[in-house]
Amino acid sequence: MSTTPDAPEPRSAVRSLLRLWPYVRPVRARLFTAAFIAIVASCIGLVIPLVLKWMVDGPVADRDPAGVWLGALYLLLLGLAEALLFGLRRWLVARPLSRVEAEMRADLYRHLQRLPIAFHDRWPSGQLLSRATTDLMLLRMFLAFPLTFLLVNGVTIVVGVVIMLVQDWTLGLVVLVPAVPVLLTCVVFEKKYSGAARRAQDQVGDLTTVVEESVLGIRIIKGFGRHRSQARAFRELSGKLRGTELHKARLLATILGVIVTLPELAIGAALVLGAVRVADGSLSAGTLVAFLSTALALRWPVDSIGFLLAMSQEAATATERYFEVMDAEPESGTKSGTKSGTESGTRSGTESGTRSGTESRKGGAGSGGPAARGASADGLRFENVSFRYPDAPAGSPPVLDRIDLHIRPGESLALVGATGSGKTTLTALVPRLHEVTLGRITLDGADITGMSRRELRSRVAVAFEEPTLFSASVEENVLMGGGDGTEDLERALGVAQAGFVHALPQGVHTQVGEQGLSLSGGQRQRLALARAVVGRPGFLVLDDPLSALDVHTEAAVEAALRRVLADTTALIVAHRPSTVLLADRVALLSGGRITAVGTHHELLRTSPEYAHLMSGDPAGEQEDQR
Ligand SMILES: Nc1ncnc2c1ncn2[C@@H]1O[C@H](COP(=O)(O)OP(=O)(O)OP(=O)(O)O)[C@@H](O)[C@H]1O
Repeated sequence: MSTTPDAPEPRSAVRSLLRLWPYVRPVRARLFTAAFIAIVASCIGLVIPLVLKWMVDGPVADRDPAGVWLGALYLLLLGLAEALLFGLRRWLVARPLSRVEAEMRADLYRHLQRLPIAFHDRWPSGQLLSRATTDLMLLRMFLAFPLTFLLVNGVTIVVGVVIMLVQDWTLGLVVLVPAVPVLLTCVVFEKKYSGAARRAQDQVGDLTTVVEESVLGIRIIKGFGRHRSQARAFRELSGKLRGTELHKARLLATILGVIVTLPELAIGAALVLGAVRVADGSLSAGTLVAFLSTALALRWPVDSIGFLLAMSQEAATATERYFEVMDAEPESGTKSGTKSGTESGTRSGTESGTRSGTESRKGGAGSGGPAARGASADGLRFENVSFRYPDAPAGSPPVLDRIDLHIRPGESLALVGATGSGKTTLTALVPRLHEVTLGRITLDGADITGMSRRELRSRVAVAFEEPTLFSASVEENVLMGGGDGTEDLERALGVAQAGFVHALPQGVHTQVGEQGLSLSGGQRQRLALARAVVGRPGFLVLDDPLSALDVHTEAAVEAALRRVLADTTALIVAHRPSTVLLADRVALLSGGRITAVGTHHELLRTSPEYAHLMSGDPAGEQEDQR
């Protein structure tokens, strides 16, 4: 079973390949020149039999050594010209085609970055990797070779057949007899091979996914001794791929058998017939030599049709696979209007309390802080927000159901709920990693769907429980969150209690991430937190950011975070009382709804579910609530 989602209806190979035109257009002059040069080179090859005919019927028959030497010189010059022209063709196409491949890869990468999280949730990474590597390599090979040579060989065959018919039309017709069965075989082959090529390329993607998962999950595999089951999964997939490749090889062998055998038989028949006519004196020996040399010169153009068609079919499949990703809708930018079921300005029914208290402790805010926002400050609002994952089964209840929540400017609100209650989903809606299904979210009164992604993401910083670091230096990883220099970097490292980086071999310039120094879970989490706070964001979304820290480090981070949170409107997913205490208020998420809002102590008193969750009593966990 293929794991390629969104596979469209298959289309003809030519229609698929025509989609490459925008990429090929800029290099079309070189490609056409190269094809023209190859046609000239190939036709020069067809002049050689004519020189042979002249030699056999002239200098050889007249026993004229000087004429034979002259003929040999002509042959040498023709051979040299043919070789030089083919070399020139290759030189002409090499550079532009590697540029086409690089541009297609860059476009794919750019597009992948812009595709919504929902797309990445659905597509296995191996399918994307194989499109960016194997498929693009197949396309470059197609543009360099089959595209030109299907044309060159076609022209060469036509010119060669005309030359043979002119030499002797009866022998020419004998050689032409296999044309019809060969053409029919090509049509049948194309149909069958296209299905096999698609299967094989999808299976390469599946195999890439398994290899990638095995490498990323090597600790789990080793820790649980799952080598065998993982190896079995790998063997099964590679066995399937092998089966498909063998099927392709059988199809190719069949077409090659037909394409090679029938013309050879026809040439043999023409040879016998020609020899009889030379003996009769009705045909010159030179004509027979020229005829057979031309027929033999056409062997390669005819024999190559099979694998040129196969490579073209693989390229058509690669094009389809490439555009399946490129056709996926990127994240929408701004929207006019909202999907809201609420009216703008609707206020939450669950919001409670007044602004005093939280606003009183706002100090010198950063660029996006409440002080900078002045009178328009309204904080973060969820208005009647519902959300359902796009791939959720039909009829299943939404993960979030009519959420109304107001986090006032400079306020920090902790979001508490049982495992799977939708906390991460709720936080992901703020930076628009997912789009709300209904309702709207506003920052300082402005609907987030009306902002550009760039603006939204410059105002909202996020840190997730699973801290991802990139293969780059500590400094680069942290400054990815904004900020512009050593001062911001040091401040952020201070807030996140990440002073340990100064003890690394090259300090903040030490490479970390997948290809760098391995850091502990807590160290990674602190760098991710530094990244979230470095740009002094106006809005901060933290998804259980302290879960991997020991109690002492957690207390130190919390003390520093408290200073940051004084300037920031924050939504913090929390599982532990210590994290909850960072916040001014707490909201309880249960059954997809906000069921209670208040201070930690208020909720401890009034909400048994909250009290259970905070007590660490497993009975309080309402796993899989819905
Ligand atoms: N990409 C997805 N597609 C479909 N359903 C999803 C997806 N991600 C999460 N869910 C479902 O949405 C629900 C809420 O998940 P979410 O991760 O938001 O919970 P959570 O409260 O953050 O849990 P935890 O405390 O364990 O991190 C779960 O039932 C989960 O199975």
